[in-house]
Amino acid sequence: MRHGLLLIDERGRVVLASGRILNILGGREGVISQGSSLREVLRIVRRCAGGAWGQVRAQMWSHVRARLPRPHAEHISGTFEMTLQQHLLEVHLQPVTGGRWAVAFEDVTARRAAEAEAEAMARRDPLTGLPNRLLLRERLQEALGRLRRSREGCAVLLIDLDRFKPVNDTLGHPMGDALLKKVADRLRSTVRPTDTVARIGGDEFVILQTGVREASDTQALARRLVDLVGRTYMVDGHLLTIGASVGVALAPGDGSEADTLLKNADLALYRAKLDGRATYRFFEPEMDARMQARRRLELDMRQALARREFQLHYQPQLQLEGNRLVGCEALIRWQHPVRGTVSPLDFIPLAEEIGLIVPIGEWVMRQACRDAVTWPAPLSVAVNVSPAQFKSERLVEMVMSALAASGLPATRLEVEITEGVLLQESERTLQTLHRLRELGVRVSMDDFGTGYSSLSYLRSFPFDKIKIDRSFVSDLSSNRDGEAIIRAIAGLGKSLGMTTVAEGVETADQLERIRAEGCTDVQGYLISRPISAAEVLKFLTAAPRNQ
Ligand SMILES: Nc1nc2c(ncn2[C@@H]2O[C@@H]3COP(=O)(O)O[C@H]4[C@@H](O)[C@H](n5cnc6c(=O)[nH]c(N)nc65)O[C@@H]4COP(=O)(O)O[C@H]3[C@H]2O)c(=O)[nH]1
Repeated sequence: MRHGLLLIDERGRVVLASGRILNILGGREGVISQGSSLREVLRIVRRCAGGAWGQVRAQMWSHVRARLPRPHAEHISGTFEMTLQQHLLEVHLQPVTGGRWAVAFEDVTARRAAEAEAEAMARRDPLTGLPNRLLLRERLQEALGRLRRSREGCAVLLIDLDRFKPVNDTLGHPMGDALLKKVADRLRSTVRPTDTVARIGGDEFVILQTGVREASDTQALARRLVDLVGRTYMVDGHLLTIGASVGVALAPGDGSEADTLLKNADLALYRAKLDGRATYRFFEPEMDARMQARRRLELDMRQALARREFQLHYQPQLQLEGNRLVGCEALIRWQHPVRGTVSPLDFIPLAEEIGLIVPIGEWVMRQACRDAVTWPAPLSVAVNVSPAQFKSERLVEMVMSALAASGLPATRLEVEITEGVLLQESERTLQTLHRLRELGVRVSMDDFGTGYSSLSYLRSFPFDKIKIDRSFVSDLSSNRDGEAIIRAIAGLGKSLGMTTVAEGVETADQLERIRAEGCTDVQGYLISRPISAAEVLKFLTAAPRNQ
């Protein structure tokens, strides 16, 4: 029985005593029963408490005294806890009618132990047993408190696993879980007992390093982490390799609040990932400034569509045989009321990263089709389509809808993709490209020659056009390799039945050499800079070029 009850009358006599819990109070020292006086009860409890009496008395009186306006027990009400014979008893005092009062006991030892366990579990990651975000935060706050008192520095190392997602996706979650446990073991093995290793997200870990005297202490740990996590794992018969990117913030230099340190470690981690992953970076104040600038750009960009700040400019493309204009490439321009003209090179990468390229790209596609339908047939329009747009399921439907809404025949639309598009989920991407081709849309490979494996991509999809990157064209004047490369690509295009366009042609000399090397088309400032939609019609209908 976990409960017990004493009813005490106005003269301090026990008039009712029930419940086996009273045995705990009395134990071998005596029995609390009907007729015992309060004094007797206290004496029994005192004997039962033995050496712990001082503590028991303190527990009782801290509650009772605080509530005693007069030395009358009937005024006492409320609850307190006391520990007797390893039992934690919750004691409720309650005045009842006739000047009597009731004392109810409950043995809460097991309940409190369960509560304590649940509380401890609420601070642990169930998979690895490591502290979770909550406990990490508490430990970090403790460390920062010590820092204020003793000037003992600490460091937050935020670790993100590189290439963990493919393991989880392709080999399944049990394998991913097993791998995470191994990572946790390795992290634990490389820190001191006073440091904390926590898991705060799917594949995100944090190490709180304490007792840091110099940044080099933390640098050594960061280097060790990158090396250790990057070593091969054997999980269930599979050899797996992942990596670690680490962002580091030091206290007090990079902040003396938990939130600031975690945020700054995150900024440093972002940098480490941008710098190619499998590396560590220490926080620098410029990272914060850069991130804020990025956030402002993001906000502005989100509004730009609604505020109609985007425009399309078009750059004509010339077919060398017969000096005939064959179409234009659509190039986005952003006219911001305060920033002025923002180059696509400054906002397209961010738009891709945050997925905003999908609505922006849709606007470009629809506008380009609407403009191109006003040009004389068979002039075509080329639209850049980003890798992130290929991830969106709707790309083909969106293109069909843009064509249908504008009335532009599919054969007058061309999509330009870069190697980045083919790098991702190639099967699905190839399917999308084939579906576009089935519609009649042409597909060209942009920036050819700048990526790692441009040649192999030519085998994977029958492109209509190869656009030779302008760096090879600008090399023409200075270096003979440029000429050889252009000749090779032009030859390749010819034998594969593809058009070859040299980009960035600025001088008559470049044009002649390109013609001599066998390219079929050119695009560049020599023909025309990108011009506004209004200027395009005039340009397209003007007399044929005579370069
Ligand atoms: N030095 C030199 N440059 C020349 C010459 N001729 C053309 N250019 C520039 O070269 C870039 C050609 O576009 P890109 O390679 O597709 O490279 C584009 C493309 O990757 C991206 N971009 C532009 N518009 C869009 C768009 O609507 N959607 C997507 N996804 N990306 C776009 O931004 C990049 C830069 O665009 P822009 O700044 O407009 O820069 C354009 C164009 O203005 C020349 O003779 N000399």
